[in-house]
Amino acid sequence: MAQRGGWLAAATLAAVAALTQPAPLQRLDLVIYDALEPLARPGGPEPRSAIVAIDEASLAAFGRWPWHRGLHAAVLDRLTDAGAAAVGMAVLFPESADGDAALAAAMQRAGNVVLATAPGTLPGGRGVRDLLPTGTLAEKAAGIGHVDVELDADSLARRTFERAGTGIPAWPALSLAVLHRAEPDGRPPAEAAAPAAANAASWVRAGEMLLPFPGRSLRPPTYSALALLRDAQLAASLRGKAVFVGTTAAGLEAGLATPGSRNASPMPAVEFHARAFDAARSGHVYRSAAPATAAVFTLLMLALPLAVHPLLGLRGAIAGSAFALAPLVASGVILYSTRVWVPPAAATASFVLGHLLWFALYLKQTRGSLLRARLGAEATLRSIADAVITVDGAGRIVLMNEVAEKLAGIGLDRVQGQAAAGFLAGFCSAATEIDRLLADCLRGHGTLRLSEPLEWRRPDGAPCSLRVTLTPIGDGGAGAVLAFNDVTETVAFTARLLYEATHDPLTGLPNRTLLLDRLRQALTQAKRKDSLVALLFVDLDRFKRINDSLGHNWGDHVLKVVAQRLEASVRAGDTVSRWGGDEFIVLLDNVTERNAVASIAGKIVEVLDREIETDDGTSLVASCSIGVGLGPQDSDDAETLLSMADKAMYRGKMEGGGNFTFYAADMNTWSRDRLKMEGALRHALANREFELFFQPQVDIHGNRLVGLESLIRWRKPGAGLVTPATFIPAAEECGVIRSIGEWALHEAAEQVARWSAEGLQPVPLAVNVSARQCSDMGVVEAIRSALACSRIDPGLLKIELTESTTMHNVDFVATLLDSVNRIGVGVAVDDFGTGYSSLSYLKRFPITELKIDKSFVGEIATGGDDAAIVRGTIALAHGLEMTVVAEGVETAAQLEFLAGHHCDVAQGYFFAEPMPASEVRRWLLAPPSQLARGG
Ligand SMILES: Nc1nc2c(ncn2[C@@H]2O[C@H](COP(=O)(O)O[C@H]3[C@@H](O)[C@H](n4cnc5c(=O)[nH]c(N)nc54)O[C@@H]3COP(=O)(O)O)[C@@H](O)[C@H]2O)c(=O)[nH]1
Repeated sequence: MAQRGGWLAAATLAAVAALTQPAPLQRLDLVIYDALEPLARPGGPEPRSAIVAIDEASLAAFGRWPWHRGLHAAVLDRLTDAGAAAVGMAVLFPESADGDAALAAAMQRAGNVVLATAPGTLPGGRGVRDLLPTGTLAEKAAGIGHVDVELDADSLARRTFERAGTGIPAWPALSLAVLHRAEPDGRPPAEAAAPAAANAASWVRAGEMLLPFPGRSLRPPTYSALALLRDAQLAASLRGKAVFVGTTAAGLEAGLATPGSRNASPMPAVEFHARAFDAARSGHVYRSAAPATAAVFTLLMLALPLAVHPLLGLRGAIAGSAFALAPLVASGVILYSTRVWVPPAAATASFVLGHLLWFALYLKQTRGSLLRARLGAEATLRSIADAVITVDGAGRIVLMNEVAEKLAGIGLDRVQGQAAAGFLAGFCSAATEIDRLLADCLRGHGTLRLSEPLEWRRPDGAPCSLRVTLTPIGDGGAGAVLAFNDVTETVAFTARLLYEATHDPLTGLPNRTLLLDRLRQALTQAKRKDSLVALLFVDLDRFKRINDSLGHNWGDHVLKVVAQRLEASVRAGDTVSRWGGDEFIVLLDNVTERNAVASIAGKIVEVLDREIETDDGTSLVASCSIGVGLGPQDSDDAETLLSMADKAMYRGKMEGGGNFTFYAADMNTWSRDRLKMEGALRHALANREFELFFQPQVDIHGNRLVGLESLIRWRKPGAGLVTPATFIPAAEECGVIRSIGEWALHEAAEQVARWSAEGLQPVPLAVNVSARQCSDMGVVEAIRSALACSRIDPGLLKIELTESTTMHNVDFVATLLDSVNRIGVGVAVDDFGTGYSSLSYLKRFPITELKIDKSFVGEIATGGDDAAIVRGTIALAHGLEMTVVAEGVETAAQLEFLAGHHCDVAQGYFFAEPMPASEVRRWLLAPPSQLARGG
């Protein structure tokens, strides 16, 4: 504010100086006045004045100057005779001379002659005095008028004064005095006001009269005194005119330079007064404005830009420069409308001064803002964490902040002026790309960014990742700013997230997402190269049991070992991934032939079949089933190929597992049927469409009912009774067998309970349990649950497992059967003889009963191998203290053979076919003698 006040004071002083030292501005004002005045002047009436010139011709005719005053008297007489309205003698008669009496007499005759006075110098230069006509002449004059004319700063005559005189302005102007005589009803010359302190030694003026100077066409007519005296006719044209008599001859009259005479000869003083007369008569006289008015106008124009420009802004202020013409226009308008002359130069100069002052202030403020912006930018550069390098339009380093210096381990002073690209090449491999971007940036392509984070080597060799942004300065021509944002942590975090999103946390193997991505790429490549992609779907055969029985830590250990073994079995370029649970996918890329795939699949089966040990010395085997899909041969679609490999794996597993299986087209149909059947079976279960039939088991020697076997039937709506051979294998394949098996166990136990409740004496009831049910301990839980619900004696329940089920997974089955045995439920081995039982294993199992398969029983009566097998089986079972049941007994001969060889129990159509529960009641009531078929 203080600075601003200083500027204002300076401006005011300058304005005051302009007003108080006005010479240069006055000259300018006069030029403006001369230009404006003709525009403000209305076309005036014809001059009423005329001039009688004492010219060279008159001098030549009447002798040298000053003339004898009688000659003046002659001129006056001629004018009087002509009828002139008034005569102004623009000739001084301060001293007496010959002919004064004649002149006085002529003046008296005329009665309308005005004589002239002017300031004269007192002897010795002691002041001024009025050069008045001599007393004789003054006495006869109609009036006295001064002929004082003020010369302006440019030495031109534009003004005179209404009154002037020594000490007091006693004398009217000659023109006004003549006007008063010529037109007595016109305005009389103002009376002289006595000045407050009259100074007798100075010439004083009052009532400024600024005069117009019309062109030559309105010039008062001029007549030579000689011609006037010689030609009476000529004098007649002066009738009614105001005639001014004065010298015009060169040598007598220097003349007055006026705006109208600038390019011609000076104007004779007599003409000046004649024109003043015409101007005063027509009212075309101007006055200068009071100095105070001009000062206020000037100060207003000074204040205008200072007050208004801040509101307009820079562009408005520039446009506002046109206001500099305002004083000029205002002066012209005022002059035209009020005939007051307000000099505009000082006001214009003030406006320009104010304008410049505002610009100076504006520039100062702008400079201050720029300085502050620069300081702010420098502080920002110092405080931000980004490294910043500024380059010029040629890509040379201009500036580096401290972060950039640290990043490069080098100071700005050593690299200033270097090409940025060359400098960057020492720290990263993307310098060429940055250089290309920089060139684009400098060409005005706007802000650009390096697509990937820049890998930068710090001076100590440590790598870091930088996100590089190039921003042009202005449109780029002035240079650019390269900002390096350290994104090392973000990049590392992103990489970790990406790794976690694409890898299995337990094994570290690629997960589904990554596998699918690679598989798609591999298939695309294989199609192009005409090679093969092999997809191996690896499923561990016993993993669930390992997890359930040995715990998750063991399970995790097994999965890790499997992962390592799988990776060790393939090439580095191949992908081993964990698909989920105990499923792994191996992607063999760029394979040329099927045999090679078979070889690798075989190798995997073999390495996974090896024992896995833990730290405590425990070991187990996690064999696997592998399904193989070949792309693009089987399919070039990743998901489809995966599904094919899955089907192949499942088919292999159904066929016993522990091997690899290539996908074949029929697996699709098989799979679809399986899905359909699964749906139907689940529906049947929910819809209670299953029911149990029962087949009696008869003690051969006592001929009494000693047991029953439950056999499931599906009473399918619209299809009648469906036998288990039709749907049990499908139920086993799709896993629904677990639910069906649970239902059968519950239903069998409930049926025994119902028979007991009816007062019947129940016998042990055998329930078939499939191999799939024995893959975990679920069946034990189902037995417990069935017994708990029915509350029957566990001894009344038996389970039947096929020989192959018991032998498939001996250790686990032994554990499972032990659990069953501990509950008190019996165990029978079904279809004995069809498999390859190891006797030692049989001995380990808590088996209570062996059932000889009906395929051996059919031919026993005729002798041969079957008879021998049956005999051997009976002996073996008895040796292991098991009961022997012969299945499929259809004839008395068969029964007789079995009885003869000490078989314990017989079951078959010879006694009864499987029957509904309602019919079993008869068997439970019947005495032993009635048990034979048809009995
Ligand atoms: N998991 C489960 N499996 C079950 C269940 N119920 C039955 N099954 C299995 O289905 C197989 C076929 O049973 P089914 O069609 O009922 O056949 C049984 C008898 O009808 C038949 N049989 C009995 N006596 C004779 C005969 O003298 N001649 C002859 N040709 N067939 C005869 O044998 C089948 C019983 O055999 P087995 O089970 O080996 O004792 C059946 O084999 C079961 O595996 C179930 O609930 N769960």
